[in-house]
Amino acid sequence: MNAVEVRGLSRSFDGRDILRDVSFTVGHGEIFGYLGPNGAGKTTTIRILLGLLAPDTGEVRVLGRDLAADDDARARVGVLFENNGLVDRMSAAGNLTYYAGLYSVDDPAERVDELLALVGLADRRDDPVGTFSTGMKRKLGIARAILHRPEVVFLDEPSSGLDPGAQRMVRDLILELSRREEMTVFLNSHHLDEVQRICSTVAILAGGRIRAFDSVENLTAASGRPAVTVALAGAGARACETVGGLPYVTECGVDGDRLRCTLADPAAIPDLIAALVGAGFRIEEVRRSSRSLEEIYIEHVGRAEGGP
Ligand SMILES: Nc1ncnc2c1ncn2[C@@H]1O[C@H](COP(=O)(O)OP(=O)(O)OP(=O)(O)O)[C@@H](O)[C@H]1O
Repeated sequence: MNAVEVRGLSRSFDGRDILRDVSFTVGHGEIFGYLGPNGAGKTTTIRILLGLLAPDTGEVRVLGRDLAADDDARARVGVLFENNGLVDRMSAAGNLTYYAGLYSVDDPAERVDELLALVGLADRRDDPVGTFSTGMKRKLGIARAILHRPEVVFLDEPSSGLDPGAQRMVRDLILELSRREEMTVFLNSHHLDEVQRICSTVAILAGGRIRAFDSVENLTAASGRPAVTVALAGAGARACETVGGLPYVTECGVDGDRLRCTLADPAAIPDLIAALVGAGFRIEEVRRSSRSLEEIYIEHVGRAEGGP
């Protein structure tokens, strides 16, 4: 059984189809990245999974259950929406203790202390949340979402509005949670770099449909289209003229002193280097490169914008 299952899900608002026959699964213990442009329907999908919104057609399951109809299963799930769900005038510890009561956490005092330490806010435990930075509130929001030790946690844009340092803290925290608490993490995010670093699997939603659903490793693998980046000493403007016509070079581009080639065969890298050296180019560095998740995302979203 998967932690999350979405089958043939469709939902429209005011006659506009937002989700059209969306299907994907998330395995237990995975960190799953749900990607898509603004308004694609990511939050809508989470709301349907949580049982807060009914689908038009299709079926969703979390931990094998329909959360709309199952209070026990709902207690095994955590959620962080963008507003963090915190009360500004209460302290960090006060907020967590309040929610620990709501969730009937067995060991509230210990759990609150443990989580404040985990998110690095133990020394600010008695300060009102209203005095916290955006990043501190987000970390406390994550602590709130996982207080009751959920098996699956939904994090809707956990890094939005955070500076790079705070984004990194949140990223490390998610990895730590997944490792320490063995939680399945469902992450809605626009931060493709973050997703590439921490997610095992992703789905790309655009134009109402799932455009890609695979492991990050498979999606970004260089094996399908092996690519190489060559740093040249001096300008590389003519490099494409030299190697662009070679039979094993399928694509070629130059940006300043960087030459990037996609090859038909990874074994052709030494031939490419020999061709460049033979033509008088001096090479500083050669790196095999896989495609970034951003490139793949742009490709799929661009294609989706071209048609349904
Ligand atoms: N209750 C609602 N009534 C009408 N339209 C809605 C409702 N909820 C969502 N929508 C519309 O559905 C679309 C998808 O919204 P959703 O919030 O799911 O997108 P998203 O992918 O999470 O976007 P973002 O990345 O900007 O947060 C939007 O056009 C939104 O206006």
